Amino acid sequence: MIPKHARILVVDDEPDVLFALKLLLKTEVREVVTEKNPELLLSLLRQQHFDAVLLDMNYRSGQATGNEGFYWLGRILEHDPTTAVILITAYGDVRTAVRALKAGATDFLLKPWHNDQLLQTLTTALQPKTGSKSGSSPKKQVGPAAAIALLGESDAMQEVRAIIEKVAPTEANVLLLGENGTGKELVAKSLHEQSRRAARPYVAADVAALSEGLFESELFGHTKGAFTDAQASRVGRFEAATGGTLFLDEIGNIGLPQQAKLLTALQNRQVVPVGSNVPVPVDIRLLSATNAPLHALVARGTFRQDLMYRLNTVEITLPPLRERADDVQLLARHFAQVYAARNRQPEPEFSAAALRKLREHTWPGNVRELQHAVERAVILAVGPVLLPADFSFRSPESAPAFGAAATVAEQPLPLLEVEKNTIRQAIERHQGNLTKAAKELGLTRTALYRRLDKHDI
Ligand SMILES: Nc1ncnc2c1ncn2[C@@H]1O[C@H](COP(=O)(O)OP(=O)(O)OP(=O)(O)O)[C@@H](O)[C@H]1O
Repeated sequence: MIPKHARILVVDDEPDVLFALKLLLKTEVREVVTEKNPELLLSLLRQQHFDAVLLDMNYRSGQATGNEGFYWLGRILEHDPTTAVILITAYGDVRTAVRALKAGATDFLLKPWHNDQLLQTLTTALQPKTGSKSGSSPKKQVGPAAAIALLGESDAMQEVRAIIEKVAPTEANVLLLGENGTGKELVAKSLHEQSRRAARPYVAADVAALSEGLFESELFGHTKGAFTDAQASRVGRFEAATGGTLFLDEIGNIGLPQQAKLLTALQNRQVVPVGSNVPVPVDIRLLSATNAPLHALVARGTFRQDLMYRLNTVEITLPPLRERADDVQLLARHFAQVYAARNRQPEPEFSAAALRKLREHTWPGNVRELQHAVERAVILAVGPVLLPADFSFRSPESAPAFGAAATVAEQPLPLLEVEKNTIRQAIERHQGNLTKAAKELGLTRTALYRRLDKHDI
């Protein structure tokens, strides 16, 4: 049975699909939220924790590449790698489904689905994970603001944690600086969790993604009829965060007009929704982040100094991963454990050479890049030990030293051909139904997925 307390988000552009899934699931779980616009997915995830997301792969009629689905899958897992994402894809599109599993989806459903099968898939996806060491299994978020632990034993990370501990209980605005993927958003969540506002909302907004027009209505809200598409009034992020924390990400990318509006709101501690002339008082603690060199932007005149002083009562700079190589091993093992548990695989070991390779890489994408590299390795690895060949990086200094083993594996041995044909025929016999094909072949679904990947079926 699906856990009764579960919260499910369904994203699909077909209203009929949304209606049918809502009808089916609303008696099974605590909450079902449906959304037809995938652009709103991240803001929904930031406002509320969802245990699982049912995600359609294609959003534009006539398009069946699934690329949009992959994009959104990546964004969901970036936001919280422990979210169970079940992709909904066109019947028979096995290739896309396998690619989706490799990209981190928990499972997939083929349209049209059988309700029993859908409920079973959700039940499995939401089962507590097993196979990881006790006490350190990946934590599901327990509320909208629950954060994944900020790991790292390097001096730099210990210092960051010490500042967080000191600053979190205060009302100070905090500006988080650092390259992409260094953990700024994770720090923002930790600050909120350790603050006196922890029981109140944590609301995040990626302000760089907001066009100039949207900026005001998104942050300050709007009244019904304020502009053509405003069919109902809407509360802005400031108001939604009342009593809690507002996290503004990519703050360095907003233009001067938006900066002026933000500064006015912060100075007056009130916002005026678009289309209204009645100010709404707001009580928020402001956290913001950027990977831009904000001080240099101020010096250049593209970022207002007075706004920066409002934002950076305390500044925390997250060091790039290449400057804390000591943390690489610890993080790699952590992610291996998380992804092994998610894929219901035993936790792999790392060979000494693989660890050396990870340590020597320069990690331009920082912890996020490491996380994805380990996830890929865990899914695609053939044995219980991760080898250097399981990690391939684009940068020349860490080009994979595959050597002979890979060459042998790539040769189409007759035995491999037999296996490939057998699998292909089983799938054809069952018209793309992998569960049935796996059963006939005497394999688990996961074992079948691995073989599909191995043979590029
Ligand atoms: N110290 C850490 N311990 C555990 N996980 C981490 C750590 N730092 C980052 N991560 C993970 O790496 C991923 C990227 O982190 P996060 O989104 O916080 O980075 P960011 O600096 O906000 O990135 P961006 O600037 O691109 O928005 C997340 O999945 C996060 O959970």
